[in-house]
Amino acid sequence: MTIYKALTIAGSDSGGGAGIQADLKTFQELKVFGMSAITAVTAQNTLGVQGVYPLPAKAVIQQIESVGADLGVDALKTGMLYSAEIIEAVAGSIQSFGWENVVVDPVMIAKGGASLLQNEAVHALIDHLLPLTKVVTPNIPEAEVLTGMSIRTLEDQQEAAERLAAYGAKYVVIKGGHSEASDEVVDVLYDGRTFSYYTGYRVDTPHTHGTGCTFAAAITAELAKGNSVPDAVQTAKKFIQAAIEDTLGIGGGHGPTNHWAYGQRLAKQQSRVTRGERE
Ligand SMILES: Nc1ncnc2c1ncn2[C@@H]1O[C@H](COP(=O)(O)OP(=O)(O)OP(=O)(O)O)[C@@H](O)[C@H]1O
Ligand SMILES: Cc1ncc(CO)c(N)n1
Repeated sequence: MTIYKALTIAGSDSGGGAGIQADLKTFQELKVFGMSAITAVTAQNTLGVQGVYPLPAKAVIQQIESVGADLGVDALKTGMLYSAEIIEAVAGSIQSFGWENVVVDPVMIAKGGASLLQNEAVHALIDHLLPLTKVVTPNIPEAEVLTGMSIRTLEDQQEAAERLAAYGAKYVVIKGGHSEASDEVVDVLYDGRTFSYYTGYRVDTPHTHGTGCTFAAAITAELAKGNSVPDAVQTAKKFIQAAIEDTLGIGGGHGPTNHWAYGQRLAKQQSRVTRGERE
């Protein structure tokens, strides 16, 4: 049996719904061996971020090198990178290992408003990381910061995707979670030539903590298994839709999504097929 391996380079969320914790849970659910390089430790729960403690860039590089030199990496994702120094260090490591399955979730601000990326680090992300990126997955406010344009319509999402592709990202997904549309959520994928649309119905829930991390981690896991970017985005969309719909309802604020939901649905479908075959 081939073991596919994915690395997340991101911040720790003590509450378990976002960051490294969401990524590893998602990798595990999608049958990929998960590894991590932690960039910062946050004290965080469903109510907000109570503390942010970045690690020295040297510690981040060392974790990446330990993993890369021994276990190997089929795909990686970045999440909270916090500073220009960490971004440059991560970009240097990606280049020296020659990794190509690179998913960049340009995390900037937590749901409660706490900053997870210093303002002056945005340029480092554009200059150093986007040229090495296979898939970048901004939400609408992040895409606005990266492109300098305001995004209100689907056409704006498309234009922002074109601008981000011009920075060097091979594929761009502009996620629609923050759009004003009330009945559906449309994620736009741009491959440098054409657009594809991934549409789900909008779940009316406060429990969306870590949706972006989970979605990008699912794309990464699918790329690690050798799937194409459009197929990986399709699976990620199903994974996050199930995780939001089958809510856990825990915590007093914006609760985490349900990382078990997608696997539970697949298992149910499977057992229906098996029962059908027996009958
Ligand atoms: N209420 C919702 N109902 C259905 N799908 C949603 C909802 N909110 C977000 N999504 C989906 O979840 C994924 C993440 O989108 P979103 O725009 O919320 O990311 P994000 O803001 O980066 O998340 P976070 O910062 O909480 O990690 C996308 O695929 C999006 O379509
Ligand atoms: C550590 C961490 N990464 C990313 C996010 C964005 O959801 C968060 N809230 N916390």
